Amino acid sequence: MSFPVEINNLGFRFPSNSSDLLQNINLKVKEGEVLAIVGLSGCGKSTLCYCISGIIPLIKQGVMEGEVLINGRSTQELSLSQIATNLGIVFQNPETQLFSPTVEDEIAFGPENLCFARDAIEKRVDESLKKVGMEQQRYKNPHHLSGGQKQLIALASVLSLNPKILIFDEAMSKLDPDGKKMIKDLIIDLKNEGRTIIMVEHDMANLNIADRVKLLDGGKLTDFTGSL
Ligand SMILES: Nc1ncnc2c1ncn2[C@@H]1O[C@H](COP(=O)(O)OP(=O)(O)OP(=O)(O)O)[C@@H](O)[C@H]1O
Repeated sequence: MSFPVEINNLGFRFPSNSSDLLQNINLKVKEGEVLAIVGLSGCGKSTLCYCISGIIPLIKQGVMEGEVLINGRSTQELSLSQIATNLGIVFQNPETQLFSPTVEDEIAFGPENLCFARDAIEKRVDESLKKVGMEQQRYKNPHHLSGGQKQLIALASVLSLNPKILIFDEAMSKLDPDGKKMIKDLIIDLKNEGRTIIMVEHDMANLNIADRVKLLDGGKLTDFTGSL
């Protein structure tokens, strides 16, 4: 049986570091599962997200051991655009993924890059903006929006590619309580559509939507027992 996400004996070390940040990590995430990852600041949660999404080793350098399989295929044999049609990641800091002059252009960028037809792009932009409640911001410059709105636009730009796997790296951190509730409801909707969600969270109040919670500590991934 192939899993949407499967990690086998993953280890990782940044070139400038002498010790491994991630050590012998094994994980299988099922279709339609919401898996949360918790851990203290700096323990390597974002780095693990980079490994799952192929950013490591395709963009960020380091010594990687083991393998990450997306729908049964190793990230090392896929291109980033092949990964992007299956897996979307919303980064902790939305600034790093916003670069277009308008919100509309930002959300259209992914489908445009994959050469979708104009009307299909338009439909994806409409639907994605609606899902995150940002229709009013369509013609604004994303860089002029609040931190929470930027997170929502970054999420909409990921949703526009309709990925079956989504990674949320503390993607609710800049949102107000209403925004957090909207994203939690959206994650539940995405799960009910059969999508696989991996969410890195520091806010314990957001863990109630997870089917399973894992703790990253000392480079290892273990079952979370309720305290950090
Ligand atoms: N390019 C890099 N080169 C060397 N060390 C790095 C690099 N990027 C991150 N690190 C270090 O790796 C460690 C893990 O970083 P990472 O961002 O993955 O942790 P995190 O658990 O997501 O932290 P937080 O909860 O604060 O976001 C940190 O000590 C960080 O300083």
